[in-house]
Amino acid sequence: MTKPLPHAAFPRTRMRRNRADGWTRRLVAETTLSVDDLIWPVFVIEGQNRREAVASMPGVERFTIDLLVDAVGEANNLGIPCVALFPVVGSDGKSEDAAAAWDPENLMNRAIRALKAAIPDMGILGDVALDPYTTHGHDGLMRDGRILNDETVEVLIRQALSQAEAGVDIVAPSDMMDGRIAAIRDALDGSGHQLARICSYAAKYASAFYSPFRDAVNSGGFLKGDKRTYQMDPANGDEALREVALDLQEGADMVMVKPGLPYLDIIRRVKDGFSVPTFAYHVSGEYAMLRAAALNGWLDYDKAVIELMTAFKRAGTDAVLTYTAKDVARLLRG
Ligand SMILES: NCc1[nH]cc(CCC(=O)O)c1CC(=O)O
Ligand SMILES: [Mg+2]
Repeated sequence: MTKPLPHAAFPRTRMRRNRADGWTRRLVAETTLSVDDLIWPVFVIEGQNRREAVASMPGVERFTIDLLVDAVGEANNLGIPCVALFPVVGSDGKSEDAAAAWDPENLMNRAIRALKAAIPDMGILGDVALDPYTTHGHDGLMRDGRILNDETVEVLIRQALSQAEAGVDIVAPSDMMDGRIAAIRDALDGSGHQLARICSYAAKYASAFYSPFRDAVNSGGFLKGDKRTYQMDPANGDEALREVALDLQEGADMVMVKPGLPYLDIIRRVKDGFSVPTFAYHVSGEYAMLRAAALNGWLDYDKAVIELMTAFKRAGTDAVLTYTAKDVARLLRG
């Protein structure tokens, strides 16, 4: 901190001078939000030429692959650099051993191939976790009511490799098992996928804000218990830094904090502590709150969403996964 200059206080100093006109406000703005800061999460369903609304996420739809290609094409035209794919898996794709997770022909891998063929310059981030594929809805394999760590990692490797084979650009393990980043990095490198990036959901909290997502992917009804034995306790901040440090040592190219808004302090600490690409996930429950208030006329969606995204940037986020991405991109175009 610099020392205040003599006589620099009011009335000589008037903070409002720089706010007096639009052009000065633009000159002194510290944070700039751009379309390059957005990742759009999308839900994929089986079938042809169908789209479904998600009741708890007004404005969000699930798409069959053919319509997804169109929707992602629009996002590409808007300048959004990357999409995050989440498959909606029916009961026939769920099992104790989550075997469908690494099936080269599963919905996820077919969607990756279709998108890469149609829109090669769009980045694709693939979620790596078992929750769409397990009968109990957990992100890992379960035995005697416990989520197994090392056995799950073996399966996550296969899932990540199947996505890389399909052409995914970024694999994003969202499962919170220990040691999975190193295991996946070694497997990718050992099979010719040295350029496949890993975005680690490094600090993922056991949050109440995921429930609309679990509706959207139809895993909520299946989930037994909660995820507190692997996802983080919202009370902890230092622990997030340890998680990030480990995932970086293990080879993560980017790290993610999730959810977003209640954890802006974590984003700031991660960015200051490690100076690495740091993403935030503005999750389904945060989106639902915003939409619900806007639909009631209680706040202005357009203004609120720009303020929120700017806050993410100010906190140190390099990119935000947000269901609002297309809206934000359009608003930024003016
Ligand atoms: N691997 C699970 C996963 N991947 C993305 C989300 C939530 C995303 C959102 O709420 O928008 C979750 C939820 C969970 O942990 O149950
Ligand atoms: Mg970890």
